[in-house]
Amino acid sequence: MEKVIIATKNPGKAKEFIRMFKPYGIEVKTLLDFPDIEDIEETGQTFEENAILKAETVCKQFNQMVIADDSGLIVDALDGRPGIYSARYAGEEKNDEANNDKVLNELKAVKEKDRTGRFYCALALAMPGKETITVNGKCEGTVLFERRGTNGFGYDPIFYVTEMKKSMAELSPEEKNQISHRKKALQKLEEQLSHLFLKENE
Ligand SMILES: O=c1nc[nH]c2c1ncn2[C@H]1C[C@H](O)[C@@H](COP(=O)(O)OP(=O)(O)OP(=O)(O)O)O1
Ligand SMILES: [Mg+2]
Repeated sequence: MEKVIIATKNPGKAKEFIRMFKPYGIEVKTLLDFPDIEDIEETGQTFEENAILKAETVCKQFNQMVIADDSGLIVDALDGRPGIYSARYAGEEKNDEANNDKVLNELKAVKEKDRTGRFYCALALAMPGKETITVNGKCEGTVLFERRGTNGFGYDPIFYVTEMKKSMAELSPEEKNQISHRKKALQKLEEQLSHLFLKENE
């Protein structure tokens, strides 16, 4: 694989993918490099369906290999919400601050032991003339009572990562990329496609 387009307009995701692909010497472009590409309506019922929708739409437009990421926060005490509606949980304008406030408010009366949840990431790889491949990754934790840390994006400040004993927003970009749902999904994709992911200097 020499180059890949990541079908995302989310600058936080874009940064993480660019960093994760560095060791492979694969050229990464995102939709932020192509501002004329129209928003793709996420009409699927699952993360996987939405990832496939985004990857295949952009693959057709560029006739090139495309990865799409559909991800979000699943909170057990909220019956899985915000889930696939994570980006627009507090309204159409996709405001991270308002989304975090809404989750914190809804969990106000919920005790620490019942605040479990996970980040979930579905990746779809669409290739011209080939079957689309999907993989997923999860990162387990709990929802904090208030924001902690300033790194990352989205729900990172309110999500405590059990494995790291820190909030996601307290992790450095390198640390987040070792344990995140996105990294775990990308690892699975790499396992399925090891012939396409050749690390430089190996
Ligand atoms: O690592 C993460 N750390 C914090 N929050 C995260 C993460 N990963 C996903 N999230 C949240 C952000 C957004 O509220 C939603 C993704 O929604 P999602 O539709 O997949 O992405 P998006 O609309 O922001 O950009 P795009 O569709 O162009 O890729 O979940
Ligand atoms: Mg989206």
